[in-house]
Amino acid sequence: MISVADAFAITQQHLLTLPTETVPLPLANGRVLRDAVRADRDFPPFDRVAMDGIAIRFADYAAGQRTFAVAGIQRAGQPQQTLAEANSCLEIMTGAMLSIGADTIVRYEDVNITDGQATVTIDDVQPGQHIHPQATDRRAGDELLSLGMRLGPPELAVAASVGQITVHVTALPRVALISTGDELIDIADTPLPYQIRRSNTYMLRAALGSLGIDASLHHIIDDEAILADQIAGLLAANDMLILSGGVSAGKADFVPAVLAQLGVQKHFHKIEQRPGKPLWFGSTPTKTVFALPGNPVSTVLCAYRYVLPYLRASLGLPTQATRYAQLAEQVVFKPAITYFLPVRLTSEPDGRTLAHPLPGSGSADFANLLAADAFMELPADRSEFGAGEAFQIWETR
Ligand SMILES: Nc1nc2c(c(=O)[nH]1)N[C@H]1C(S)=C(S)[C@@H](COP(=O)(O)OP(=O)(O)OC[C@H]3O[C@@H](n4cnc5c(N)ncnc54)[C@H](O)[C@@H]3O)O[C@H]1N2
Ligand code: MOO
Ligand SMILES: [Mg+2]
Repeated sequence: MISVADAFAITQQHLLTLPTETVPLPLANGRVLRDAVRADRDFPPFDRVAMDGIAIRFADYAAGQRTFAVAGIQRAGQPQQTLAEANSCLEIMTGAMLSIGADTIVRYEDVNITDGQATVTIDDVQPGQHIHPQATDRRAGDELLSLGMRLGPPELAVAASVGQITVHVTALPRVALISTGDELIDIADTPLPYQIRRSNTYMLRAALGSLGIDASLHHIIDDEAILADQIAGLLAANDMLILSGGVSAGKADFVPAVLAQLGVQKHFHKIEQRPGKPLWFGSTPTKTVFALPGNPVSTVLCAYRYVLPYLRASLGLPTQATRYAQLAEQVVFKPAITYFLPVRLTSEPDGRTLAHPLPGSGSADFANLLAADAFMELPADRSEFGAGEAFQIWETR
């Protein structure tokens, strides 16, 4: 058996190599950028009026002028106008290009307009007020979005503003999720007394969905020949297989033997951890297989602790910031293995995040996870963990 840290490191040494693809911008949410995006113009591209009102020359105001003849109206989306005469103004709208000759905006709230004359009613007008000067935010040619960034709402807005009709992103892997087990039936069926409905692959599909991956669902019975035949087909058609069940010590646990028979090289089987001890990980030169223990809490833990970080790294995303929380109460766990404790998180007024233990009744108690927000990783070399001590957490929401 190997440690959690070693197992994690081994998975990260066998990342998928995923090609780049071009996708239309509206379909790029959540995808990972493979080409930097630069500003085609300054941000903002012109001296942008920031308030609806009148545009004046500050020198006129400074000289005591308070009433200005309204020479016209300039709305956003109209070409730039010129403030031709001294002591005149233009009505001007938010988003318009500042008129030539004007340098200051006075809001409508601070002006009375009657009979084509605008009278400023305040005494604290500042030179250049309510103007968002050209290039204050970014300059033409600046790198706005960098390689490896995940495209979310703000990134898509920036990409749209520079005319990026399509973007180059990491292609998503083809992933097959495979439940195994004679006791498992389809969710639409009614179980006999010794049967249960399969649930693990639905959890996995949702977890992978958080990375935009649209994984396919499969089920195979506990028959060595049928497993070999169907896994071979799925291996050929996908970049990655995630199996659930059949990896422990039982008479129907054929998965490791079948994967070996199909030429998938094993990198490890079994980790010093609870839950999820029998996790199996292997690869071929171009494909990856995670065979997760069938107990549902083990499946969830292995997904969040190993599979999702593996996929994030394969997609080219930066490593997620490590998150910590403080134990709300003392926990004792004697075995010399890493204990992943389900916890509910609360955010305290003093800024701390507290982790409230939800041990549940073991690795088959998946209903317990309904109340949990994370697993807390309690290190293998200790057996008592005090209230207030901080440990790493792996969030499941
Ligand atoms: N003698 C030993 N027995 C077991 C050991 C061991 O070391 N020695 N390890 C235990 C641990 S730890 C785990 S975890 C489980 C792992 O079992 P398998 O990966 O072989 O999974 P199965 O035997 O197929 O099923 C276990 C359990 O999980 C349920 N299951 C499986 N798939 C699904 C699914 N898709 N949806 C819902 N539930 C599922 C299945 O019905 C079983 O109850 O082995 C221990 N045993
Ligand atoms: O991994 Mo098993 O979940 O320790 O029961
Ligand atoms: Mg088993």
